[in-house]
Amino acid sequence: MFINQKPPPSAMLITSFQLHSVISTAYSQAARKFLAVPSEKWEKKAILRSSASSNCFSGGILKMEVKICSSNEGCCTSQVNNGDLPLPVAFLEFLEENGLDPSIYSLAESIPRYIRVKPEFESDIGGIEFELNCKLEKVIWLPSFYSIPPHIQIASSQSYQLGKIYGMDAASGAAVLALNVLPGDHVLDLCAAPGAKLCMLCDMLSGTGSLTGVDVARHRLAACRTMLQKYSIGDVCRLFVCDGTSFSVLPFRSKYETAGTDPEVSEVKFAEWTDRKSRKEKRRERRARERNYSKPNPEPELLFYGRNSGVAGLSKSELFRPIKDDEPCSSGYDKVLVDAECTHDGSIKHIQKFESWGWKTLQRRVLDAERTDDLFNLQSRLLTNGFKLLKTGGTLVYSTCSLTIAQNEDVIERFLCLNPSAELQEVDVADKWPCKPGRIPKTLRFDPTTSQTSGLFIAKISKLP
Ligand SMILES: C[S@@+](CC[C@H](N)C(=O)[O-])C[C@H]1O[C@@H](n2cnc3c(N)ncnc32)[C@H](O)[C@@H]1O
Repeated sequence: MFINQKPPPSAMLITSFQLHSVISTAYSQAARKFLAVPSEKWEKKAILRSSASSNCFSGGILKMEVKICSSNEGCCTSQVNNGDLPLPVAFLEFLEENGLDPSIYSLAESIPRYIRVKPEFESDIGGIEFELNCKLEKVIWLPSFYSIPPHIQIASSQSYQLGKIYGMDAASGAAVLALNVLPGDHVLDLCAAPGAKLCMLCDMLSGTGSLTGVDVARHRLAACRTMLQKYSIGDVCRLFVCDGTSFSVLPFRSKYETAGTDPEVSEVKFAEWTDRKSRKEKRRERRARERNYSKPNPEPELLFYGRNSGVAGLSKSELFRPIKDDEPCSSGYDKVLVDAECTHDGSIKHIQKFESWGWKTLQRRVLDAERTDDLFNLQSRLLTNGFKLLKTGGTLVYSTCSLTIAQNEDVIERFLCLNPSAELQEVDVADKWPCKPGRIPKTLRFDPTTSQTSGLFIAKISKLP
C-alpha cells in the first residue's frame, strides 16, 4: 500500500493519523473512520472508488482517493491503494484480524507455476521444454521441481498425459520432503485429495512399503484414484473414503496381523482390484454407501487398492479389524502427512477464484468466525488421530495452506500441550529453503513474497517412546 501524492505539509499534520489508519486497516473500515473523525479546522471528503464494485461485497474498495481541504491552504488529493493487488476488502479485513500483512501477497500475480518432473524423465527436459514451448527453470532448493511461466497450461500436453510431469506448488513439495520418506516406509496421507502430494509420496516409495490415502470427500478421492491409475503409480496404494478424525486402519505389514480371525468362518476375500464391475456389484456398492451415510461412525469405504497394497487376499474383517489401544505405537505408520483442510488463504490464486464463485461463498468458507472455529477443531482432531496412528519413532508433518496463527501455531501449541510424547523436530533440509521461521521455533512458513510459492505452514513432529 502506498500514498502516491503527498498532501501539503500542514495538511500532513492533521491527516497523518488518518492516513496511518488507512495503511493498517482494511479500506472500507479506514474510509469509515476517516470520515467519522470530527475536525473543526479541516473539511474531509473521501472519494471512494471500487475497481470491482460489482464483485466486492460490503462496498469493496480497492483504491481510495482522499481529498483533504484546509480553509486557508486549499485542497489536495491523496490516493491510497494496495499496490494494485486484487484483494477484496473482506479478505483484507480477515488478514488484519489474523495479524497478516497484506504485502506478503504483493508479488502473488507474478508467482510462477511449478511442475514436478518424475525423476526418471528428468533426462528428457529438452523434450518437455519443446512440447510445452517454454523454458523449465530448475528449482535449485527442491529436487525434480521446475518453474514455468504462469500462463503455460500443461493439462493438454503429452508429457502430462503420460504422467511425466504434474503440476504442484514448490511449497507443497517441501511439505512432502519434510517427511523424509524412505523406501519401505508405510505412509499415511490423512487428507489426500486431490492428490498432488500423494503422487509425490508414491514416487518416493517407488513401489516399496505402502501408502494409504484418506479423504472425507468421495468425489475428490476418486480424482486421486484417476491420477494413480493414469500415472501407473498406485501399486502399493490404498484409498479410503473416511473421516480422518476417526480413521483407524493400520498398515498391512505381514500375515501375522491377520492372526485372531476365526479360521472356521469363511469370508469372501478381496480379489485383485479391477475397475470393471458388473451393474449388480455397482448397485450393491451404492446401497452399502447409502446405508453407511446414516451410521454415526461409518466404516471406511475402500475406493482403490493396488496390486501390492496387501489388500488382495484379505477378508473384510481382517482389513477393518478393530485395533487395540496401544497397537499403533508398534505397528502404526512410519510417516503420517496431515495436510489439513483450511481456509486456503495462503494461495491468492485460490482466493481470486471466489471472484467467479461469489464473494458470499468467500465469506462463508473462509472469513466466517464460526467456520474458522470449526476448522481449528477439525485440524486439531485430524492431527490427534494422525499422531495416534503413527508408530513410535515415526514422523508426522502437519501442513496447511493457510497463513493464520489460529490454524497453524495455535493448533500445534495446543496439541503439544496435550501430547507429551510429541516433539517438534527441525526440518533439516530447510536451511536451503526460501521460507521463514513460524512463531514457534522449528516450524516453517512459506509466504508468496519471500518464497515465490503459494503460502504454506509446515510443522514436523516425532513420536517419542
Ligand atoms: C488441503 S486439501 C489436501 C490437499 C492434498 N493433500 C493434496 O496435496 O492434493 C484438504 C483435504 O482435506 C479433506 N478433508 C476435509 N475434512 C476432512 C476429514 N474430516 N477427514 C479427511 N479429510 C478431510 C478435504 O476433502 C480436502 O480434500
